[in-house]
Amino acid sequence: MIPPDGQPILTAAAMRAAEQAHGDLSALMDRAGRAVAQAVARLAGPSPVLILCGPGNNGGDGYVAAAALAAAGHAVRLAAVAPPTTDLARAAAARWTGRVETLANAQPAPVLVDALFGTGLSRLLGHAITAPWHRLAAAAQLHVAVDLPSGIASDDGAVLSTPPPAQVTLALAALKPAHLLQPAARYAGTVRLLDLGIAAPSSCHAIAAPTLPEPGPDSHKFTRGMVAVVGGAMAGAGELAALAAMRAGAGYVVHLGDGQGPPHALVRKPWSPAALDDPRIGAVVIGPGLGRDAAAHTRLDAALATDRPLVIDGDALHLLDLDRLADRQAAAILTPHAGEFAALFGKGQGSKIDRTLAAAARARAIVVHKGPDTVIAAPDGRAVVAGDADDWLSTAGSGDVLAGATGATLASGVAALDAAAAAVWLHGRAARRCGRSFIADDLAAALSRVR
Ligand SMILES: NC(=O)C1=CN([C@@H]2O[C@H](COP(=O)(O)OP(=O)(O)OC[C@H]3O[C@@H](n4cnc5c(N)ncnc54)[C@H](O)[C@@H]3O)[C@@H](O)[C@H]2O)[C@@H](O)CC1
Ligand SMILES: Nc1ncnc2c1ncn2[C@@H]1O[C@H](COP(=O)(O)OP(=O)(O)O)[C@@H](O)[C@H]1O
Ligand SMILES: [K+]
Repeated sequence: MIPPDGQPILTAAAMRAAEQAHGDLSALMDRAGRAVAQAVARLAGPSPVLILCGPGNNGGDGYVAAAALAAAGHAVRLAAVAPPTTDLARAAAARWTGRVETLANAQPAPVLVDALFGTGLSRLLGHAITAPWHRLAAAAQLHVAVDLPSGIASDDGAVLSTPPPAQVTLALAALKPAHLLQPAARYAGTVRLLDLGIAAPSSCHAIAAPTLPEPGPDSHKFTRGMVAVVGGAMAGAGELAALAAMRAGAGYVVHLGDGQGPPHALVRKPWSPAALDDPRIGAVVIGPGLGRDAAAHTRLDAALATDRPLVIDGDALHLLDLDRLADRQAAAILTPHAGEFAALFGKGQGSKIDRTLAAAARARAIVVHKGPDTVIAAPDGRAVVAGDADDWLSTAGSGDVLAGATGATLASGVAALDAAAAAVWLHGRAARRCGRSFIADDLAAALSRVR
């Protein structure tokens, strides 16, 4: 059971192609079912197990798992919604020599395994399936989903039929977008990958702990990375970003705008376009608290005119002309939440991953599409997905903190996509350290401990 960090994410079609390329599908189902049985046995201990099987290959995995558990002496029962409809699933079902119960009449067990539908779900589940399944799940102590919680769309994370939440989802061979994207991901519980020994190539991966430069004996404040935060109408937001940049590891942070008070380590200068010409600046952060008036326009113009790497957030995203980015050589990272994303790029098509990739290609910049799931995409087609966010991050200023942290990672000299992903990771971890009902100031402070 492998944690999802850094693992490839495949659409249903890409997963099928990977299976076909592997060749022996029946051996693959055998490996999948046995791996599920092993994982369930570890999770269940001696508790009796009830496996629910669907008509396709997800159900096939369920039959193999049931047979393997029974062979190992584990108390296991099986209920099916319909007879198997694929050759693979029929062969798998033939290996289960026990009774096949109907879903409607099945009695609960402490451990319930959902092998109803996986990547092949194509429509709503009928009441004849959902009603008994919810009844059995409510009576179970542990609910484990095979590959995906049934009822959700693998590629975009849409919920077609609301499943009873699983505590654990065992992803087969690779992660699927729905393991990380909302609204589906909330039904998956803890996601663990089962390695089936097949190559699962993808340009899209789950987020992982970053490797960031550490200071050494030759370091000084400017080698650590210098960040300039452009202030604006709401000084507090810019200051929060500046604080986050310091806490995320920048060696020198300057806030260009009004404002005073602690922290004393923050260098404060009045706004002037010339201040951005300092060649030591590794990243300019613009947007938090910028405002949307003429002065804000002027400041964004000046930032876009520099040759410095940029983090563009908040109000600056509302003022931004995307075509201005095309002429720039230095990296740019855009950090829109859902509303800012829609205003900049429109509704778009496909999953949040597809839409963010299209936006990155359009902007020729890294796009960090924030929310309870965050997709980070590059114009070259690579993407990183952070699921499992702490919902307490839904607090004013948490986006300002992310923008500042992104400034620090970008100024540290790592490549822009890695810098963006590193900041999202630090931000997410910092939130976990803060407990409940934290405020953005706490979040910024916690970045030091995570870093
Ligand atoms: N990824 C891998 O490497 C492997 C995948 N396998 C399994 O294969 C699964 C995919 O199998 P399938 O493509 O057969 O798809 P599923 O088993 O997910 O479901 C497809 C079947 O369900 C029916 N169906 C779809 N939606 C329905 C609905 N709303 N109500 C009633 N019936 C519905 C379809 O007509 C079809 O018969 C994966 O999720 C995984 O569990 C494993 O067997 C082998 C290894
Ligand atoms: N459940 C959630 N709802 C809203 N934001 C969330 C949630 N979980 C995590 N987040 C994160 O919180 C941050 C909110 O950013 P943003 O909306 O820009 O806030 P602000 O503008 O107040 O600074 C983003 O990094 C987002 O990914
Ligand atoms: K399932």
